[in-house]
Amino acid sequence: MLNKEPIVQHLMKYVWVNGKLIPEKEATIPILTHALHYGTSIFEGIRAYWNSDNNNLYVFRARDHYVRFHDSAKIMSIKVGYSVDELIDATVELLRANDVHEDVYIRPITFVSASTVNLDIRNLDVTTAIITVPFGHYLEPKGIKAKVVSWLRVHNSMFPMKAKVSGIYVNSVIAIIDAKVSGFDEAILLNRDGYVAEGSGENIFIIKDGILYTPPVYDSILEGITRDTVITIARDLGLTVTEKRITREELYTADEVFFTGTAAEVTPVVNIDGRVIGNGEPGPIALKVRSYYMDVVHGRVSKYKNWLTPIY
Ligand SMILES: CCC[C@H](NCc1c(COP(=O)(O)O)cnc(C)c1O)C(=O)O
Repeated sequence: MLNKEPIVQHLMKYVWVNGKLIPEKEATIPILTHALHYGTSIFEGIRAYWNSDNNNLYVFRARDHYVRFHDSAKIMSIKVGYSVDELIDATVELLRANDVHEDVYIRPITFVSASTVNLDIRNLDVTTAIITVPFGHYLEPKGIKAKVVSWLRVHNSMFPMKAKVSGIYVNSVIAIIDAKVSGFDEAILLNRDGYVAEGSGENIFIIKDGILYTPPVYDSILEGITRDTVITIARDLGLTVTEKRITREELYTADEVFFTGTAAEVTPVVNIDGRVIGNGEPGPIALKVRSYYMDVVHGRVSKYKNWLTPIY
């Protein structure tokens, strides 16, 4: 179901908190929770897709997400308290307990739960939780308009961009506001060197003369798992994919542009800063990559079954 705005329709019956399934109404936090005040939490965005052909639910690349989750925690000196395998098992247990038979978004988070103003978080109490919400499209799959905003992507010399830290999303929040107040659907952020970094919540690809280009991981971007998936499956489709620095004007003259992300999946961008991209419709390569991606995440491509964790 397409949400006009990407809203959380409702949480589900249970939330997993520090090893226990608790009713979602009881999953509350004290007003002095450190992470609420300072953004000191690390999180993941994972999707599970319902496959109505064989009546099963598949979590996509759970292991890769939880490895990145642990990397984020290590960078931030936060202790998750649960191994990758324990978190995968917890996710399966939670999805079964919530009796999920639809596409859902899974939000694991480890946050500094201590009630203190102290900024040195190394020995403070943390809480690990996993939340599931029904989730449709995050962006319009028929194509969106994006604005190159005036706020730059934080540089990896200023902030650990490889880590998915809650606090960094203020950069994304002010960027998307800048785009939306100007009538666009999403923001594209340049890095401090003036090269294209990514969207507010997505990585970005351009296509020129049949070749896919995407910014290198050292250009102040989150190293996206969907970005990695698309690079892999695009090559299956016989496409050449090159990681290279992209300039703002290369966005305008591209034949096609698309975003990738767990929430965004593969979303064509058909207009940037008022410049029509290609013919103003989703490009043929973007549509082909999106279609193949949706087959892969729904478990319809046996070659990539290892990326899927079945729930039932
Ligand atoms: C609001 C944040 C949503 C979150 N964004 C994911 C995300 C990505 C894509 O990473 P991946 O392909 O691993 O998902 C890239 N870049 C940023 C800044 C992101 O927040 C998501 O779940 O898609």
